[in-house]
Amino acid sequence: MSAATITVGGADPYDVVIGTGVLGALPGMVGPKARTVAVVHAARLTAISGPVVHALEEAGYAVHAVPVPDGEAAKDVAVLAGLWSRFARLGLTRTDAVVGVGGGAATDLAGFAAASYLRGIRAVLVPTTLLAMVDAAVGGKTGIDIPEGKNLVGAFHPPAGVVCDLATLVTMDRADYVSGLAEVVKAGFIADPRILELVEDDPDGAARPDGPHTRELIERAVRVKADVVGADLKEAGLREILNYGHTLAHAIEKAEEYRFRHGYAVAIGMVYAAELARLAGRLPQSAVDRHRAVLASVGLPVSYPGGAWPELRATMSIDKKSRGATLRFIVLDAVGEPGRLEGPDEKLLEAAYQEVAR
Ligand SMILES: NC(=O)c1ccc[n+]([C@@H]2O[C@H](COP(=O)([O-])OP(=O)(O)OC[C@H]3O[C@@H](n4cnc5c(N)ncnc54)[C@H](O)[C@@H]3O)[C@@H](O)[C@H]2O)c1
Ligand SMILES: O=C(O)C(=O)C[C@@H](O)[C@H](O)[C@H](O)COP(=O)(O)O
Ligand SMILES: [Zn+2]
Repeated sequence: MSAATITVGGADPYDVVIGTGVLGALPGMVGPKARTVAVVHAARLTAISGPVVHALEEAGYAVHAVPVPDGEAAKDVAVLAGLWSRFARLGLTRTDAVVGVGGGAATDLAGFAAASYLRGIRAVLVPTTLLAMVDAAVGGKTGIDIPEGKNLVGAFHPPAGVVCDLATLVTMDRADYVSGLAEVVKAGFIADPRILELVEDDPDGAARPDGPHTRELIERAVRVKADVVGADLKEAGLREILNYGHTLAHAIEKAEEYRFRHGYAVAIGMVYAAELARLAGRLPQSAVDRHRAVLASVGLPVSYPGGAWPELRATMSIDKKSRGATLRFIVLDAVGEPGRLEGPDEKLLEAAYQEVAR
C-alpha cells in the first residue's frame, strides 16, 4: 500500500508520512543545508535506528547515533544536558539537524534538545510506537519531566517532518501498543467518532499492530491532531482539547514516579473527565458508559486506588490548563463536542473521583 502524507498547517507546515518502507522521506526533511545529523534514539532500538542512520549516510550526511535511556527515563534534565554537550562536541550548527527515533519519550526529549540547543535547530521525528505516531511526534510539544510534575519544562518546537514506518510497530510489547490506543480513542471522543466505531467493532484487532484497521486508525488520529495543532500550535484555545483526560492522568503519572504508562493514565483520566461532565449535568450516563466500555475492551484501565485522591488533587493544581487557583478541564458535551469546565466545586471533583476509585 502506498504511503499517506498528512500535512500539518501553520507558520511552518510539515508532512507526516505514514506507510511501510518510508525512510526514504527522511533526507528531504533533514534538508540540503545540513551536514551533520545526530540520531537520538532509545538505546534498545538499534534495530530501528540502524536503518535510519544508514538512510541518512546514504544521502551524504555525517551521521552520529546518540543513544538515550529507554522510555520515560529519557525525559530527564541530566539526559537533556548530556545531549547538549554531545551536540556541541559533534559540532552541530544551526543548519544541522536532530533526528529523534523512538517512542513518545524519546521524541519529546529529542525535540526539546533540538528546541533548546543553539536556541533551536531542525528536528525530524521517526516515531516507533503507536502513541508517538498518532500524538507525541506530531504538533511540536516537546519537553521533559521534573520531580514536581509531568512535562513541566519544554517548548513548542514543531518538527520539520515526521516519518511513521508502520513496520516498526510489530516488535512493540502489547501493553505499550494498547497504551497508545488510549490517545487514538481520545481522538475519537473529542473529534472523530468513526474511530470509536472501528475499535468497538473489533477490539481485539484494534489492540494489535496487524489488526485490520490499524492504518485507518492511525491516519484518522493523526488527522485529528494535525487539524488541531495546525490551527493552534501554542495552545491558545482549541489545542486544549487534545488534553482530554490529561489533568488527572499527569497527576497519576507523577504519583507513580513516571513508571505508569501514559496511555493507561489517560484512559483513567478520560473516564474521570466523563464522570465530571455527567455530574455537572453536561454528559449523559450512556456516553460515560461508552468510555468505560471502549477503553476496557482493548485492555486499558478505567479505575485507580481511592486512597490516592488527596495527592492527585494537590498535583492537579499545577496542570498547565490551570489559571491561578482555577482548575480547568476539557469535558465533553457530547461525543465529538469538547468543551471546558472551569473551577468546578471541590465536592464535584471528589465525587467524580469516587466513580473511578477502586
Ligand atoms: N509531545 C506530545 O504531544 C505528546 C503526546 C502524547 C504523549 N507524549 C509523551 O509520550 C510518552 C509516551 O510515549 P510512548 O507510549 O511511546 O512510550 P515510550 O516512549 O516510553 O515507549 C514505550 C516503550 O516502547 C519501546 N519501544 C519504542 N518503539 C518500539 C518498537 N517499535 N518496538 C519495541 N519497543 C519499542 C520503548 O523503548 C519503551 O520501552 C510520554 O512521555 C508522554 O508524555 C507526548
Ligand atoms: O498535543 C497536545 O496538545 C496534547 O495535549 C497531547 C497530549 O496527548 C500529550 O500527552 C501532551 O504531551 C500533554 O501536554 P501537556 O501540555 O499537558 O504536558
Ligand atoms: Zn497524552
